[in-house]
Amino acid sequence: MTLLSVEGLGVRHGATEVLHDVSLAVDRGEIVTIVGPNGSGKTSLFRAIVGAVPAASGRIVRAPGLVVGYLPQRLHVDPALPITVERFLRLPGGASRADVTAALARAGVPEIARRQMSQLSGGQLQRALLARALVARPGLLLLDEPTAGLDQPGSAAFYRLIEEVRRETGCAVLMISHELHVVMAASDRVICLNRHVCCHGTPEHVSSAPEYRALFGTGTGGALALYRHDHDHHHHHAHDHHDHDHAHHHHDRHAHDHPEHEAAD
Ligand SMILES: Nc1ncnc2c1ncn2[C@@H]1O[C@H](COP(=O)(O)OP(=O)(O)OP(=O)(O)O)[C@@H](O)[C@H]1O
Repeated sequence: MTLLSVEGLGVRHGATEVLHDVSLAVDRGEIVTIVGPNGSGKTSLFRAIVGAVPAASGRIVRAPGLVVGYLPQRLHVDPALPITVERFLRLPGGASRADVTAALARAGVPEIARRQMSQLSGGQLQRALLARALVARPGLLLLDEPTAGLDQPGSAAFYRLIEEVRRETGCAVLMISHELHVVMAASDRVICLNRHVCCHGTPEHVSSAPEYRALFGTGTGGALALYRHDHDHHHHHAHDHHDHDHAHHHHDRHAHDHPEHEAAD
């Protein structure tokens, strides 16, 4: 069942068209990752989805009653303004203390409720922002570079948490990331965006797609080489086991609804 459908979306900032004819859909419970170079329109896409910028063309259709939780890329909290995590989480919609407590627990940081926002570590802040996006019990979470500023183990832990949240709440996740190699394990599908959808499919498909490599070839060459090394390593030493897992994984999570090797343009 489709929660969100973006159809032929165009977005303009002044005279510049930053998104052109973008189409994508997110189904219930899916984790979909958007990758793309700086300035490729990823944040603009999210802002259009939440209604913060208008669609110049095309349309965005949400399932009736869908609640969207949004973790923005940047947060403007005045460090001079004292505010506890709990108050910060209760502010937007006047959430109850119980809802805030539950959201912090779900985000893995029940202990920070009374802490000052300005005193959180990078990882705690991202979890506080995740908790804030979870307070309204969203059916779809939009996460704009949720691990910006975290080191690689911190990022990996955050993505495991996202999977856990998906498992426990059943919410779908649409997230933006620069770290395809890190999110691969946590993503059902990947969409590579550069003003338009360059390619999309399973993480494995996108990471080896020529369109993706043309954009990221040198930038993440080392990380991708590392991934491929792991991949080859499995094949070499545990061929049967790996193949079995791989096929099973695909069957369960992708095969029914999502063609694996679509590539547009
Ligand atoms: N409010 C705005 N007014 C004018 N131009 C904007 C505005 N917001 C974004 N842009 C421009 O639109 C283009 C896309 O920006 P956007 O933030 O969507 O890209 P992004 O893929 O999220 O980038 P990054 O990876 O650097 O965060 C950029 O060229 C940016 O300068």
